[in-house]
Amino acid sequence: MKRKFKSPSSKPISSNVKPRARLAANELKWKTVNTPSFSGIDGGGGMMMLEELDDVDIEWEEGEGGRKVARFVAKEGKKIKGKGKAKEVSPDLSAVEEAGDKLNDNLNDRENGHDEAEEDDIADEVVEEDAFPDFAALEKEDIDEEDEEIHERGEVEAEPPFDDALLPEWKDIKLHTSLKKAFLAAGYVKPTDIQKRAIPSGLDSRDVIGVAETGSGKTLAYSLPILSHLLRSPLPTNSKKRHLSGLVLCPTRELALQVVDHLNILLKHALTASEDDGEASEKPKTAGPPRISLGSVVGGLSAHKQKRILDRGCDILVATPGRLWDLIKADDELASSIRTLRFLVIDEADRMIENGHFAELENIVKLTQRSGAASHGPDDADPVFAQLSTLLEDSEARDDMQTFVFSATLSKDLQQNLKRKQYNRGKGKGKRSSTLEDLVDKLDFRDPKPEVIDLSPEGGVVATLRESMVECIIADKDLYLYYFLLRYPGRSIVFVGSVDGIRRLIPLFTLLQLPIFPLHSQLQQKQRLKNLDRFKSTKNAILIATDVAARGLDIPQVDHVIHFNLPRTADAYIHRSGRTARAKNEGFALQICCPEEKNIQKSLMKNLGRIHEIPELSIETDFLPKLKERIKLAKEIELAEHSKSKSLHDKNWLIETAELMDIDIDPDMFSDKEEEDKDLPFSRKIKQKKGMKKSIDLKGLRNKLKELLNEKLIARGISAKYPTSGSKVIIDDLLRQTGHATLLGAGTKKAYDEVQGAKRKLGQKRSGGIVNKRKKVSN
Ligand SMILES: Nc1ncnc2c1ncn2[C@@H]1O[C@H](COP(=O)(O)OP(=O)(O)OP(=O)(O)O)[C@@H](O)[C@H]1O
Repeated sequence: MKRKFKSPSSKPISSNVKPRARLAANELKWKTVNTPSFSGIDGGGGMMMLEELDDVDIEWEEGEGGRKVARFVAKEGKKIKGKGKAKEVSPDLSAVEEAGDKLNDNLNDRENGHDEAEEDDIADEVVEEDAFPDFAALEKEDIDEEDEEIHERGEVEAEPPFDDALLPEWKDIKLHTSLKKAFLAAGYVKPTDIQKRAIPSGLDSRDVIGVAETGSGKTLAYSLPILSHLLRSPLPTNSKKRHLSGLVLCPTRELALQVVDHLNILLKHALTASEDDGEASEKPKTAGPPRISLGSVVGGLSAHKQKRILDRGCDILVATPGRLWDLIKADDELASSIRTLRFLVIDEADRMIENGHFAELENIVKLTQRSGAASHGPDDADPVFAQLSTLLEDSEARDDMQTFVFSATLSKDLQQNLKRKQYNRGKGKGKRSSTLEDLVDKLDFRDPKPEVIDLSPEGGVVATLRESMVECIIADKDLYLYYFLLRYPGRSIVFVGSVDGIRRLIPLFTLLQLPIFPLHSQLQQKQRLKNLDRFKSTKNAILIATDVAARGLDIPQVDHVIHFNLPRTADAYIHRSGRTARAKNEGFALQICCPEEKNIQKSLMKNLGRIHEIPELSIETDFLPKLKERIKLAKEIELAEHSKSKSLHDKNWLIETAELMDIDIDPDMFSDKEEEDKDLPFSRKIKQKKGMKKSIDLKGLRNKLKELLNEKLIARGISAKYPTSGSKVIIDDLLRQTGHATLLGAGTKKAYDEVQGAKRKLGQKRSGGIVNKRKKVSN
């Protein structure tokens, strides 16, 4: 729970102003703020709701040592409603004082122009220290009198009426009607194929293993039966902590936070009273504790906050295995609630259960296993579970737990590492068990025959995806990537094989003035989320990522996925490519393939069961020399900047070391004026001069690049000066603004439309007509 102060007044109390009566934070009437969802950083940090205050001011008082201390006071002429009357509070206000301090710092920071991220951090910390009542501790008085009736706790709420004629395609799926109302609002007019098959089984208490193409709505396929079950369960009581009903395990932090966001949005629609219900629209049906509460537990964000959410209790927890297991080890109560789950979901299951991929997942899953089951359950002799032995004696896993296992890929063949020689030599063939066998081995399905729904598409990728490739030598990959990004503006995700690769490309493309954002595991989590948000909100943005972004991320309107380095497994290719062409939309995937990757590409296509070769993208080669010039210059600048910052770093290191060792350094060593050494031989003097010139030229290089970037890029046969002449007349395009925005004379077809129908059987010889990109582009 996060509290938001409404228009805080930061004016200090002057000595001649009579202090107003102070109010205790816990006594105030906090109001829930309705927000569409909690996305990004705060949502991930574990914020469950926002609250605000009316008619309350903050006054600042000087505390000990000149510290500013915040006090809540009633606004002039206002009486504070609610259980708390205006009163003098006890001197022990440390939590509020701390919050006040930080709020004060926050205001100062804003004035000093600190950036958004810092404000986020500070806002988080204000919450961190405040002692808020938890849901369990809410008392009757906290609920509006008029809402009291619908908040009768412990009772099953009647389902609101719903006219099935509005959503005939959902008619046969017996979900709670509030959810159907939400589908109307979200525009989900019909269930997707996987939803049509999986939801009824889920509602029917079955275990489900679901495989369906990327972007086909698997999140709702596994979530809706859980939400429906919870909505049909008795309303949460005020007196007891919520019992954890569902656990969703995801492989990446971003995916876990996205699932929480997705469900929160749906619940907001589901639990908002509509005009038909005879209540004002947009008003949540219930005040007080949320009808269903979701929590997230992921690495890289405050474990302390996540622990507080768990202590408060939630209905569904979405987590990454590493952080969850860390918390379980230190919290018997949490371990016990995992042991008695009603629903366990494993999203992206093939990657999650892969041997050695998530050791923590196995431990978590073990807690949900029944002792008598084939898979046995946790053994208190096992050192991993030894410390939980009392818990293991006292509690037994439920017999009615349902397990849902979902992914877009569920085949061992697709996971085969195409680079490892052992597979190429055929070693281990036939010995590997199937993913399904692994699942049955590791999970204690209560259902003797879990429902297996396999809707994976032919060739692995969705029908609305078009694929293409560019073949070039490794040194020209940057050039073709640059060409593609300029030629086909749109939102693009570029997948790179290593973090080092991303670190190399980011400065290059930043110098080339493209809106590019990195995403990889070595970035701080808050930075990862921030970059993702920027990518989502920037036009024609580029996300350059490792496979941490390959699975599950549902970013609207991603036009292109570019495999800058080919992935090592076919499943990675499917998941990466699946970030575009989602929910039946069009999408385009490009492979930039060098000769060294050709074998991998062949195996990749073979493992995907392809019979046709991927068509080559035709390149308008006229533009390449100019683009190459820009790249060359940008690389030079990058190199010069790198060596400059390295020498600065070395100097700093030398100063710090000298200080530590109490040694004096000759100041000439740090002189920027690289004076000519009179004793040097002539040839060395020339070299030294060249070096000096290089460092002075950095500014010149930057200016030169600026000039190049401002220069128009013009196709051959076009005259920018005389647009009505030349072999290609562009005057009409210029007048109607129909031409390409940056490449004068280039076509304006989308990448998706470029590769229509260009199919050739795998293994067939290439005939003329297509530019041979393998040829090195001349300098
Ligand atoms: N019935 C529906 N009608 C229309 N859109 C839907 C429906 N169900 C889900 N969606 C939308 O489809 C998009 C993809 O859904 P989701 O992320 O669940 O796909 P997925 O199958 O889990 O993909 P991936 O395999 O990549 O993880 C989401 O934006 C979601 O809002």
